[in-house]
Amino acid sequence: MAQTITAPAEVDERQPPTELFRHLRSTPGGLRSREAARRLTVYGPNELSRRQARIWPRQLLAQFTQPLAVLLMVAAVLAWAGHSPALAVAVVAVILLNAGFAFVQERQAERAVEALAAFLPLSARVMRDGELVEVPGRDLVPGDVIEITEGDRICADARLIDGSVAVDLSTLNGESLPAVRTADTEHVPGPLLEARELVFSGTSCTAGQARAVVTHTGMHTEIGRIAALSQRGHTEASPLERQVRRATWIIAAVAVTAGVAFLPIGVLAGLGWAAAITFSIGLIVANVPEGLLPTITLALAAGVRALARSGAVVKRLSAVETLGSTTVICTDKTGTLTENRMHVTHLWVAGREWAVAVAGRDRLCRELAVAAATCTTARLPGDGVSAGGGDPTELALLRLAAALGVPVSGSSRDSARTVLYAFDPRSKRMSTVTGGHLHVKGASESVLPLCTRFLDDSGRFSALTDSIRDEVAAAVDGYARTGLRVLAVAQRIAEPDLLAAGREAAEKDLTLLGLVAMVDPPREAVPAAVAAAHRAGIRVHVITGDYGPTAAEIAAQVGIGDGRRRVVTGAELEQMDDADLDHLLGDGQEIVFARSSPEGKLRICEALRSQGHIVAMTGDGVNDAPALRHADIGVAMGRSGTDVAREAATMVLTDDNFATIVRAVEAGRRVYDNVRKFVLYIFAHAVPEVVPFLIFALSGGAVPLPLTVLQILAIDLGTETLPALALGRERAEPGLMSRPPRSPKAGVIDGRLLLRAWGVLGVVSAVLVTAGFFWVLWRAGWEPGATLPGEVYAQATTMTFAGIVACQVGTAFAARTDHASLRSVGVFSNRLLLGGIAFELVFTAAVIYLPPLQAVFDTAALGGAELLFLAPFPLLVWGADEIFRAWRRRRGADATKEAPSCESATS
Ligand SMILES: Nc1ncnc2c1ncn2[C@@H]1O[C@H](COP(=O)(O)OP(=O)(O)OP(=O)(O)O)[C@@H](O)[C@H]1O
Repeated sequence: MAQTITAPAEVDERQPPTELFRHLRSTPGGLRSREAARRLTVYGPNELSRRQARIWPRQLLAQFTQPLAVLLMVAAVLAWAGHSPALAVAVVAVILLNAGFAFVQERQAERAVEALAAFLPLSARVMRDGELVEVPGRDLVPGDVIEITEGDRICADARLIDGSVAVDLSTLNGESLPAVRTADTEHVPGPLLEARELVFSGTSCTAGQARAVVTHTGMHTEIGRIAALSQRGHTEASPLERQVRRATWIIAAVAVTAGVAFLPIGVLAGLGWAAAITFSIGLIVANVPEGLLPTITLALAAGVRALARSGAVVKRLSAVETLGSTTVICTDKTGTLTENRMHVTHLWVAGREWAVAVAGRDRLCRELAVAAATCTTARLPGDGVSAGGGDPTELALLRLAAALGVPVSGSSRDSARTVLYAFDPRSKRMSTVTGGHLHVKGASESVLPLCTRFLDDSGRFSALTDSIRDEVAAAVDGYARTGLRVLAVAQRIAEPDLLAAGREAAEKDLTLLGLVAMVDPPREAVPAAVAAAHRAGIRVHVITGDYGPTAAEIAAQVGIGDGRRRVVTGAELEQMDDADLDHLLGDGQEIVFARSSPEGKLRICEALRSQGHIVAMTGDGVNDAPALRHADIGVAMGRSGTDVAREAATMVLTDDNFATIVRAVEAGRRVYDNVRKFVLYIFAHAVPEVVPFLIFALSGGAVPLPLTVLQILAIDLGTETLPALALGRERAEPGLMSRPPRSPKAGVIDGRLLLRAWGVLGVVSAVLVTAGFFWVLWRAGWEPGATLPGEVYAQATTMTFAGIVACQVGTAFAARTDHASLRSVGVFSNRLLLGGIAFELVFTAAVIYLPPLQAVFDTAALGGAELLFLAPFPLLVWGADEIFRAWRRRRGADATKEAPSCESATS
């Protein structure tokens, strides 16, 4: 009966909980699933709708108002006015095709970024049928009772019904300091956003735990009203795109200048004004690289999609290229280098060590296990939450208790608990009060100083003397040196007045119950990934909350630190001033920062960036958000991380695996390389297109124009496009990850690229093309200045046209590799390119041999001799480029030999 439920927009969220529940027809135990499903159909999914459909016509229209499109329109009008209707039509075709092409590419790029949202679904813990279950955020309905804990992104507007949380409201009010929201608050009139009992969709919980009843979902939420998220998916231009845009403008300016300069030269050389205008327009249209920018955007989008498939979701296109120039990876340990699947191997109680398999026999071990498992919030699978969930350290403790025959059930633990002091990443401990006892568990350096007594082997509480303290510390170090993670567990009687004095007062005078040592093995793929990062000239620092010796052992096991164990603790880092830190990070060593704090993480990140490094930094907690935002690439964990970290990060690893970061760096390098490949390809043909005009102009008209305007357009529009696109999909070159990182300051279009495009590929092509043209003239007995029969002229220009196409085929193969030889990547390994070239050849054959097209393009059929003349062109172009690159590689190798310091810097 949908009509009986108050429409969400009408609910007054500020009424007391009992009335709110009545209005929403819900209870503190939540909704039944069937009712929730019914409400979902009534209210619709809890998401913000975007008015996409209306956007695309505007996007398409925008393609025609781009400055380059306007330039081409002016050219079309001039051509029409200059009585060259064929050219005008061709230019309009260029404009239409380009706009359509750019539009499709932009949409695809946008869709790639939007599709990423599907990889990062928000979920919520909600009471359904009396059980706490995890559901996708879009399935929340008004009346649902949700649980909110530290690190959660809140996905509906709700009123707290118990507990209290700190929330970051910056998405709604721009205020960066978290605000406290609590269930038991009297109604105080004031602005909605400041109501102390309400939480809002789009904000995030930075501390605490609470339950709340959902009042509004989807577009009825505050954020839905503000529609702040409608701007999501907005992508800013990447540095690469900015560079290419700049280059496009420079080239367009050169093309226009060349076109305009041709006008008087053409007239002086004997062309009529109309013909001269036609040619200068042709020159401009041919050389304005209007398709370059959308093609690059598409290459980045393809990179984003490939990354998502391999487990790394990036949120901005520009991240792909930044990844490629990463020089330092700062990784945490637990869950990134290791599997985050912990299990307890040893217990230490009253000076005795127990293997878990036999510890169940001992009463003190059982007590230790129960205390540790009581001080948790996680749940094992099947314990109220079907899939289980929570911190893997805590799951290990719950499994330990079960293994020792003293299982702790999540629901009775939670209902008996009166106080929860959540795990604090600074103090590195957590406490709970249950049944009059305060249980504390955490890092041994954090818990031990709070202990005054310990549980001795007779089960009595004895004074914790210095010698016992030393014994405990030695046990901790012993475990840590083998890579085990150690927790100390302690307890005390929790008197009510003590609790009233707050956490600090409560957590003292503790009795140490013992130590729990757990193993968390390194992930299998990590050592190889670390080695790959090293080969790629990337340094890896570990920044972990864990204990130094444990972290150092794990780092050594995966190959970080090159056999040396350089450990800097959080306390040592705090003592260092900025100069010391710069010195430490500047000497090329890999370092394990142990017991690090979120502030420490941020400081390390800043120091590295100020040294010019491009830093990829991992993090998973709420407190990691500033460091993640500050790093060049903030990397959050998709599985174990908090929503807040995922929100702050640029890249989210869906598999939480360090190896994925290195794969992402590789993908970034590959995309950047491929962009250079098609820029090289597109630039190279400018020389053989322009040189024939120069010959005509410089000869004062004695040599006829070797290429017609429509033939140029046929090259730029018909033959060039598909191979260029295929180059954007080229596989990684061998050695891609053996090169040092590229300097972030290096431009994508640099002198080396221009030398290769224009100086080698372009010049060789121009020489061959011109030779073909003169060869046809020479065979027809032509002499400079003589008038040519139309047929011979048509065949000569066709030869130039076909020559440029043949050289383009060679250029496409040459452009496939930059550092390696073509043989090493496999001559025929890029199927798309082969397809593109096949299309290019069929199109060219049609233009040359089909009479209707001959009429349009002024071409004439080429005979066997001409084709034979053209046949070696691709090989000559490609061969010249291979020789040039081999020479450069040799020179590069000699240079490296002369400068051994460069070698060691990258090794
Ligand atoms: N749930 C917990 N309760 C109590 N103490 C914990 C808990 N989880 C971790 N600790 C203690 O705090 C220390 C730091 O934990 P933290 O989660 O900050 O880092 P980590 O998970 O070990 O490492 P990383 O930063 O590499 O992910 C641990 O070494 C452990 O001693």
